[in-house]
Amino acid sequence: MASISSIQIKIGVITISDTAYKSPHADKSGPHLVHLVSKSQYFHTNPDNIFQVIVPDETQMIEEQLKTFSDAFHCDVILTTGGTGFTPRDVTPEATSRVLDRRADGLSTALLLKSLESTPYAVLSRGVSGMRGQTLIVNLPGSQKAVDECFAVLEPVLAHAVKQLQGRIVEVKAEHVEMQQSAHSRHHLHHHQSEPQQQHHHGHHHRHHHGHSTSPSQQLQQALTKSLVNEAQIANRPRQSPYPLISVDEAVSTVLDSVTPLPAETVNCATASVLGRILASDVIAKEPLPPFRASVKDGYAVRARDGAGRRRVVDVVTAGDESSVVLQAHCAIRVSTGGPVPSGADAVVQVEDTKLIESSPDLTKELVIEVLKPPAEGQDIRPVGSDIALGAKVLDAGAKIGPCELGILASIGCSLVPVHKLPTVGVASTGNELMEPFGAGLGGAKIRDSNRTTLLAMLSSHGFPVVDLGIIPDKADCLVTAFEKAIKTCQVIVTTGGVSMGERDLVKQVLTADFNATLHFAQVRMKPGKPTSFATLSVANRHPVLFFGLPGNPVSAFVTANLYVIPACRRLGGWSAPRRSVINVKLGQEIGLDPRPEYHRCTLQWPSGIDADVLPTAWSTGSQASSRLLSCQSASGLLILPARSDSLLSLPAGHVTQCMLLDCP
Ligand SMILES: Nc1nc2c(c(=O)[nH]1)N[C@H]1C(S)=C(S)[C@@H](COP(=O)(O)OP(=O)(O)OC[C@H]3O[C@@H](n4cnc5c(N)ncnc54)[C@H](O)[C@@H]3O)O[C@H]1N2
Ligand code: MOO
Ligand SMILES: [Mg+2]
Repeated sequence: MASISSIQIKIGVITISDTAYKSPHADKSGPHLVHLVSKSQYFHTNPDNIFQVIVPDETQMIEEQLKTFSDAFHCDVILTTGGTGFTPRDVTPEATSRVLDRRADGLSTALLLKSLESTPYAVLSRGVSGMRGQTLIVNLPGSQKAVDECFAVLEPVLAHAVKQLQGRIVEVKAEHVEMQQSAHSRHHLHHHQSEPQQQHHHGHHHRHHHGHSTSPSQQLQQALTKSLVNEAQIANRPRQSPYPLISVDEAVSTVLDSVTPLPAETVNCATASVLGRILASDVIAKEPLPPFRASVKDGYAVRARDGAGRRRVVDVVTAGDESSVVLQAHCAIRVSTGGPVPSGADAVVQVEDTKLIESSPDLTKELVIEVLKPPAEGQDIRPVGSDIALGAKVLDAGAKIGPCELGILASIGCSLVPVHKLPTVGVASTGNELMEPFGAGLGGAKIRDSNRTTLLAMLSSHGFPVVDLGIIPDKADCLVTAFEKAIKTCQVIVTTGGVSMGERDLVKQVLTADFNATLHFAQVRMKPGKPTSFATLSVANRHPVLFFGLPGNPVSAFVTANLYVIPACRRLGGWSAPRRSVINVKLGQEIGLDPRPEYHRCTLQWPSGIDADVLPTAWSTGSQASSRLLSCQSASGLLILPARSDSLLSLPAGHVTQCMLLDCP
């Protein structure tokens, strides 16, 4: 049977053993598990998505490692090997139980039953299984043989379990059906695969066999980088924000001033990736258009100097044809719009300005026509290069490639163009309270992470490649680890949450203390979005990495992404005027003002008549609480409202004010 799932699984393998921790080469089961995982025919694991470490039989360290793989690395599955027996040091099941949200005892029972087939001592294995967030954790025994047997039981169900955990309902349902249908063949495969000799090795490379080459402390180091931030000393935090409160204009200018366009790359005009890109240099026509003298009308090619009067029709050229006949005096050649004008002719007379004098008896040929009006020289002929001259500049550097620009490039056969590279934008949500949005039900003080979904969609819809950086716990080490990884692939990193005055708001501290980033601002006079933070990180031989720490409130994240992130990404992509468009609108209703200048979500009613002086009318989307994402639903603009003052508490209906447009550039 072929692979039943194309799912990519991210796996953490933890060897739990005092012995292996002291002498990594003694660890056989960990590397063996990595090998089994990487060659699975049931699911795919990119070598970069297999993480392996060794920890000693210490409850605390086991717990920390499980949390790291689950919460910071977002592993789909964590497999542990070792520490499940009866000796006093065997604490794997206890440590695991402490991090699990939900148990999956069926899995451990199945493993036990399988192991019992080989040895009655299997009954002494105490391994547990269950879920932490969206990570499945399974304890396997320590011996390589037991690992083999247990993995054979797990392997066929892992992909399915992961999909259920991720809430991928449609795929899960389809697989239930497929599983029932193919139960027999899978049973066969599983026996086949459980043989210890790996004859079926597919030559996949897998990394993270750290056990052989690196020390255990280095392995732990790779799992989680320690932050320099002293997050425990909460009493030490400032009680007032130490950052100056700047205006939105100043903040936008600061962002744009610190960004220069990315270098150019050549893209193929035949691919969709060219649309919306900004040309990095002028485009010069290497072909003229039209490439031949083309007729503008359906009619007859003639010599103008023959004047009005009768002409013998000597040939015919329709579009796409060529005539080898050179037009002689008092002759005509029938031509079509867009077809070449034969040599010897210097004018085209449209069919409406002629009269048929004589045709062949079967009507298949026109023999003689009469030109009713004397033609002018050059009449209804598009000279070579009259639309686009050879060597002319057709598009300027800085032009955005839209449908017509692409058509212009097509019309001159320009297949490769230099455009500014696009920034890859990584989006992470920070917060211990966050759960994956589309997964299992809520519990405790958890909420679903909506910001990541909104921002990834927004950035993609603006044409930027995005990387989902997942949910990062409010823990300095986790932030450091996640940012280190993100910096490798992203030019822009956007986080939400953790930028205000809370004791777990650590984003700015991590950026400055651990990355030595330049924090340009961390407070803006605006509602929503006051704690918006912007930093740049210098990276050797690369464009600086931009870091936007957006506030966690969903509306604040949406508004500030529109104000700061989109323009910054556009400038990186080569836009010369990257700001969102602002127009005047008329308020449809009275709107109360906030103590801070407000970006008030509104719908716009566009004038339908022909009166050019009428402005669009703006209507509030209702309660503007920063947590109420419904206020952004159907919003096509942000009213830019002044701060409330004693003399100005609200703006009346009919008042003209500025509005930043959200659904156009
Ligand atoms: N003492 C002060 N407290 C707060 C201030 C202040 O000036 N002094 N500012 C307030 C303002 S304004 C905002 S905005 C928020 C911003 O807070 P953070 O950026 O630190 O964000 P969090 O505290 O992590 O979360 C705030 C809020 O948003 C919810 N949230 C967070 N992430 C998500 C997500 N991915 N999806 C959905 N909802 C999310 C979170 O649960 C909180 O309710 O701070 C005020 N406090
Ligand atoms: O600025 Mo916060 O964004 O009001 O809610
Ligand atoms: Mg906060």
